[in-house]
Amino acid sequence: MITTETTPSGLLELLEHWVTLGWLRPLDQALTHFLAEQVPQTDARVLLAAALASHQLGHGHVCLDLAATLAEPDFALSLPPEGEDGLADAWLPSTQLADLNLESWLAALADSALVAAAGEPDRPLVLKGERLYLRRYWRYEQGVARALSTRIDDDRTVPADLHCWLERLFPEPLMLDGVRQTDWQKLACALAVSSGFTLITGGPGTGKTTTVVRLLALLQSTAEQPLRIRLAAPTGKAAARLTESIGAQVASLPVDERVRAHIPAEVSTLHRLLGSLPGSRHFRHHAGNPLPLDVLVVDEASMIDLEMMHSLLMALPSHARLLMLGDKDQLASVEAGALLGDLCCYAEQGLYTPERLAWLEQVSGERVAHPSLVPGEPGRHALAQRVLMLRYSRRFAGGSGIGRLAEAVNGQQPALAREQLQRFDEVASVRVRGEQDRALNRLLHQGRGAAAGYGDYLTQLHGERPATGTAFDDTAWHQWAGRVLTAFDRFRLLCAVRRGPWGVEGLNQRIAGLLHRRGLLEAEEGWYEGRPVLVTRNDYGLGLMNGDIGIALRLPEGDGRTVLRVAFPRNDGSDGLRFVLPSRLSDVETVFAMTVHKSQGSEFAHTALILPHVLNPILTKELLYTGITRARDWFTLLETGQGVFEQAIGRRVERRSGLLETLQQQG
Ligand SMILES: Nc1ncnc2c1ncn2[C@@H]1O[C@H](COP(=O)(O)OP(=O)(O)OP(=O)(O)O)[C@@H](O)[C@H]1O
Repeated sequence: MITTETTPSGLLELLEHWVTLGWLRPLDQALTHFLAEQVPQTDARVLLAAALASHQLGHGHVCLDLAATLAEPDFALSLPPEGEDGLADAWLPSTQLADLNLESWLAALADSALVAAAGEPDRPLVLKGERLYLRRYWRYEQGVARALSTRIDDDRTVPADLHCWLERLFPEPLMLDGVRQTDWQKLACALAVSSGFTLITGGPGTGKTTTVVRLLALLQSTAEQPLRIRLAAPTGKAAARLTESIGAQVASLPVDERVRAHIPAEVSTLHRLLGSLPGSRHFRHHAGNPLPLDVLVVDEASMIDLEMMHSLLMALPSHARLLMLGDKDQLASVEAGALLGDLCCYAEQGLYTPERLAWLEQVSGERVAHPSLVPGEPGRHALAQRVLMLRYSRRFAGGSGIGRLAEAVNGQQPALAREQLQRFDEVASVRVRGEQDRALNRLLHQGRGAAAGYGDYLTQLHGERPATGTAFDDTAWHQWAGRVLTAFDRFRLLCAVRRGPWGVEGLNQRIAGLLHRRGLLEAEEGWYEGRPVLVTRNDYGLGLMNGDIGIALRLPEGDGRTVLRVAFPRNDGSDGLRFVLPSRLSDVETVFAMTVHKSQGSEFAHTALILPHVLNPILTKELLYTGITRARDWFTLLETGQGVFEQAIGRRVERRSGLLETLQQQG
């Protein structure tokens, strides 16, 4: 047990044990060793806090909340999922930290030469109130708060005829059952015109893209010179999806051809926009070499972590407008930070000041009304004046089961969610009994009803292959490969976890085996035709990004032989493909099943989500919501254990960060 008497070497021994148990990362241990060497005889409680603060980053927390750690010590490490036996009680943080109290822990930290109080000169750790940071993350949080706070204050002059523009761009009043509804899109557009920084949040199909395209048309039409507009998203997949929907929207804009031509159709990844430098965490664009643009739109902002946001804000010229779009209820980024969630924490309540409300109503002709709205105060709620939540989904309009299910899960209503699963045809729950369950195998192969399974893309692959003898440069091969890739996106199995019988790894093996046994795949291991693969690390040489998905296909060589090549969409808005030899791909994995985390930014006609048989810390309502909203037309819940779905709905992701507090202090 850690006490005031514990020596640094005693603490390091404990860490060693935690690493052996797999509860702490070797990375966290190494950092603590380094600090112990820097300042010998450091209080063991300081070293403990450093190890835990480093470990929190792996859980997405920007800092260690000392009070929260003492309240629930076992959350501070990566303990095995509930239900797994053999936890060594004596080593549990709840036992080891039992003698610590907050005051003495804080005092030890405040006394340490390793720890700076906020604002003090460089030391490896920073203590702010009850939060301990590794300096780098402290710097990111401060930098982001400072940059945002300047942008939040950036009022823009609106065109004198803004009202007319809004009327023209949003001509149809939003009616539901014959009753006129508040058009939040129109309001979002007005809000965004009046500010250098705007955040538009909303669930699937609430019209985020449509709003932004119309806003860009307005900005471009009323600008003295054509604006340099850039569009970006965190992943290649998300960028490709936005490219597709922007293209369709721009074509239907009621504006001059000249204006339309100045709205970009291409969406790049944030890494590409900032100019990644291979082998480095730095970018070509930064404060000293800002991005050459006037307006930046960033979609799928829930996936942006603190470090990326910092890089982005540093590289953004001060005159540029920043527009961020995303769904605040989705899972946060894999890396530390929960930016969108933090910045949108009052989006439901609005917190608009009376002046803001009056202006919005006057300029838009809309009545800003919703039961969840709460009035805000000038000065105190500056951020809220830049945030707008779209509240009506056109995708899930009226009676859509997917929309209703997602709503019940998001609202943490397990009984209602279960009811929706039973009530609507487009959603379903299937009980899975064992790894070779027939219903599961049938679903994976054939889908359910009109909803596709993996048989679909394999039918396309085998049934529509161009005739033998067709030359490789014939467009028929490209078109066929494109259709196979599209068909593959009609169905996807999502998992909550990587390991265990219901994790990505085991399921990928079993699905390949199943499809092989059914004669649809030529092999179940190694490289085989039809193998879908996910890129797990950016490869700038090949132009492939982490998250890109390709399929191995047998294609002709010049001499009449065939060779396997992996077809990847170009993800640049063109229908183009690139073909890569498997031997050139080092960081890829089979992707019949993928984690919900990896699926963010993607959408599949039929999405199935398989839950593990026991509750796991990763299972939260955010994970379920993100999984469900990946489905466009059908959703199937695969349940391997009883009650896990309901329990997961009851749990939320909580991410520790001081961003809002810092922002408020700077505001
Ligand atoms: N004001 C509008 N009038 C008519 N149709 C609209 C309007 N706004 C959005 N739509 C339609 O609703 C659908 C969803 O809109 P959009 O793609 O803009 O939403 P989104 O929030 O960006 O969706 P996603 O969650 O997929 O990113 C599209 O088919 C779009 O054409």
